[in-house]
Amino acid sequence: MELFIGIMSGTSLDGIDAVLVATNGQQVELKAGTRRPFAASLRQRLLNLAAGGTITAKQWGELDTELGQAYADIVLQLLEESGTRATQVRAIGCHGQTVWHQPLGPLPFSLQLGDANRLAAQTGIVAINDFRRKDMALGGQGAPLVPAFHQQVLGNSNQMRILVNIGGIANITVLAPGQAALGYDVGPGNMLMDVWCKHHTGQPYDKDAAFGLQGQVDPSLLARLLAEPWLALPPPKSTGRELFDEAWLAARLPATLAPADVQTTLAEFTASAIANEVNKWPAGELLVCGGGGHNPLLMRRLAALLPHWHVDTTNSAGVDMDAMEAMAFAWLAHQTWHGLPGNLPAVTGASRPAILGAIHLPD
Ligand SMILES: Nc1ncnc2c1ncn2[C@@H]1O[C@H](COP(=O)(O)OP(=O)(O)OP(=O)(O)O)[C@@H](O)[C@H]1O
Ligand SMILES: CC(=O)N[C@H]1[C@@H]2OC[C@@H](O2)[C@@H](O)[C@@H]1O[C@H](C)C(=O)O
Repeated sequence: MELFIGIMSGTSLDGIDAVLVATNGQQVELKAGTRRPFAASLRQRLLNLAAGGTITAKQWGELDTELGQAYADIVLQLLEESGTRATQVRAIGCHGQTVWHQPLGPLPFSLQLGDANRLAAQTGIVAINDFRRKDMALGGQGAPLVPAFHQQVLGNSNQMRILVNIGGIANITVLAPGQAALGYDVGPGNMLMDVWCKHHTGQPYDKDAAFGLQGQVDPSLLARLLAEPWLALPPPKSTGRELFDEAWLAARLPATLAPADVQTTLAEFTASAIANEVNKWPAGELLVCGGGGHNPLLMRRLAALLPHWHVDTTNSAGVDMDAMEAMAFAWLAHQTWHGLPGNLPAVTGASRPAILGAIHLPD
C-alpha cells in the first residue's frame, strides 16, 4: 500500500476537505482527514464567479494563487496532524474549485482553479489536478468521476446498490451485481436549500433541517421545480451552479409563500429528483454520502419516497460519508501516477478510458 492525499472543495463552496489514504488501487484505507471552511470573502468571490460574474485577468490569477495556497496550507496541516512526512506520500490528487462547468455545446470545458505548482512546491509532494478535461477532450462530460471509485470500494455487494452523493449537486452511482457501474448527476443537492436558507436566516445552510422542518410542501411550487427539462434528459449528464442557481429558483417562486414552506419544498424537490432516478432500478440498498446525509428531513423524505429501498449512509458499509469525495481524488491520483485510467466511459460518455490529470513535480 502507498500513501496518497486527496483534496476536495465542492460545489457547495463550504470549504476544503483533505484526506490521507493508503491504497494499492483495490483497497483504500482512510488514515486521517481534516477540513477548513472558506473565508467568507473567498466564498463570496467564488459565488460571484459561479453566477457568471466577470472579473479581470489579475483577479483571476490572484484567485488561482489564493486557492493553491489554501490547498497547500491544508496539506501541511494534514501532514502535521497525522504525523506524516512529505516523503512518505506518493502524490496528492487535488480536485480544485469548479468555477464553470460546460459539458455541452461547440466549446465544452470544465474549469477548476487552484494552482497545483504552488501545492507541489510548498509541500514537496507530486500534485495532480485538472482531472476532468482529458475526459472532455475525448467527448465526455468530465463528470461525474467518483463512480469509478464507488465501484472500487463498494461494488462488491451481491444485491442492488445505489450510492448517492448529496453535495452542492446530487449524483448517483448504480452498482448492479454483475454489471458495469453507471452514474450521472441527478439534480441539485444542497445548493438550492443553502441559497434559500442563507437568504432568510443568514445561516450558510439549514443545520439539521431546523428551518425546513417548520414548513409544509407547496405542491404547485414542487411541480414547477420538477418540470425543469434538464431532469428528464437521458445520461450521460452533469450539471452545476450554471443551471441550478438563485436566478433559476427566483424564476419559479410564487409571489407569496412562507419562507419555511419554500425551504421544505426545496428539500422535497431535492429528495424527489433523487428518488425519481433511483426508482428506475430494481429495489435494493441506497447509500448516501456527502453533507446532505446529515440533513434529517432529506433522509426522512428519501426513505418515504423509496419504501422498497433500504436507505442508509455509506458509513454503514464502512466508508466515511464525509470523506468519500476527497478519498476518490486520492484514489484518482493513484490511478494517474501508475498510468491507469480514472474515468468510466459508460458514465461520462468519453470515447475511451483515459489517464486523467496534469502532474506537477515538486522539484
Ligand atoms: N448537519 C447538517 N444539516 C443539514 N445540512 C447539512 C449538515 N451538514 C452538512 N450539510 C449540507 O451539506 C453541504 C456540504 O456538503 P458537501 O461537503 O458534501 O459538499 P461539496 O463537497 O461541496 O459537494 P459536491 O462536490 O458533491 O457538490 C452543506 O452546504 C449543507 O447544505
Ligand atoms: C464539475 C463538477 O465539479 N462537478 C461535481 C459536482 O458536485 C457533484 C456533482 O456535481 C459531480 O458531477 C461533480 O463532483 C464529483 C466529485 C464527481 O466528479 O464525481
